[in-house]
Amino acid sequence: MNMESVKLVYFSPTGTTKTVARSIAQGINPGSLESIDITSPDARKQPLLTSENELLVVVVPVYMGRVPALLTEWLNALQAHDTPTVCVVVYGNRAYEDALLELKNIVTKCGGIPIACAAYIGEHSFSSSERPVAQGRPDKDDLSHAEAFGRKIREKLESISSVSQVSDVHVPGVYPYTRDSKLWTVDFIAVNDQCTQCGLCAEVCPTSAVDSQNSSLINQEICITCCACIKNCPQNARSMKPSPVMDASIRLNTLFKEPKQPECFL
Ligand SMILES: Cc1cc2nc3c(=O)[nH]c(=O)nc-3n(C[C@H](O)[C@H](O)[C@H](O)COP(=O)(O)O)c2cc1C
Repeated sequence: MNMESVKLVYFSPTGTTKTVARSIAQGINPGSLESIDITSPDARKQPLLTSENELLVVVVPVYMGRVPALLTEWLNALQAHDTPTVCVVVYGNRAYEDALLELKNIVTKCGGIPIACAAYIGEHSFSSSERPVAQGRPDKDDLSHAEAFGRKIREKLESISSVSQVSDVHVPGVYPYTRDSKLWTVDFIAVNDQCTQCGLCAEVCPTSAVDSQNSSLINQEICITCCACIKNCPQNARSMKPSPVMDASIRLNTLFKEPKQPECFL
């Protein structure tokens, strides 16, 4: 199959998923690339339609061993009529559990044909200089791996004449999924007096949980604890306060020091 047009979809509050997504696209090296960043709430208002003449690449972070619940409505509305599809998850060096299987199941239900899947490692959303978790990931080796994965996807497509020739790509995970994708409702962000109310935290929040006029006001019902507001603050005015999220970051920092490696399934 001659695949010159790629639609690259990613959700990436703290940027690691986007970095992996771009390296995969670089490896595929298509004639035309459309990036669809679904991190902002506005970007998730439009449904996506794709056709069998293009390649769809969907890259999402792992939340609680699952696809982030926030995305399932948008992903389930995909209309991917026989579109060859690449499913990729990025996780914070703990585990991706059922997330890759879940993503693959969603795109299949929406008409996509999974042709390749992969799991990469990104610095954990809860990582900080005091409690690093997978700090600096994806690193140079991860990104070379992602580019090589992109090249393998191109080779696989070139080796077939139609998507009907693609056999099932087996990925780890179990269905029914082990974990509940519901996130906690938790007060975990401290804002100090370095804050200048520049509003960037509200701008980068993928759920509009941060008040644009008063950055200390956070709607905990819709906050997904992604830490985009903490990591993007130009004044470093935001941090984690003692909370279940801080406890999780302590556990992650202690238990998951051994670097995991990328995996691909073709
Ligand atoms: C609410 C939440 C749950 C997470 N759950 C997991 C998990 O189950 N396993 C894991 O290894 N990492 C987990 N992570 C870490 C992210 O998957 C990881 O840091 C990813 O690289 C973040 O992507 P981003 O930089 O594009 O935002 C979680 C992060 C958040 C915010």
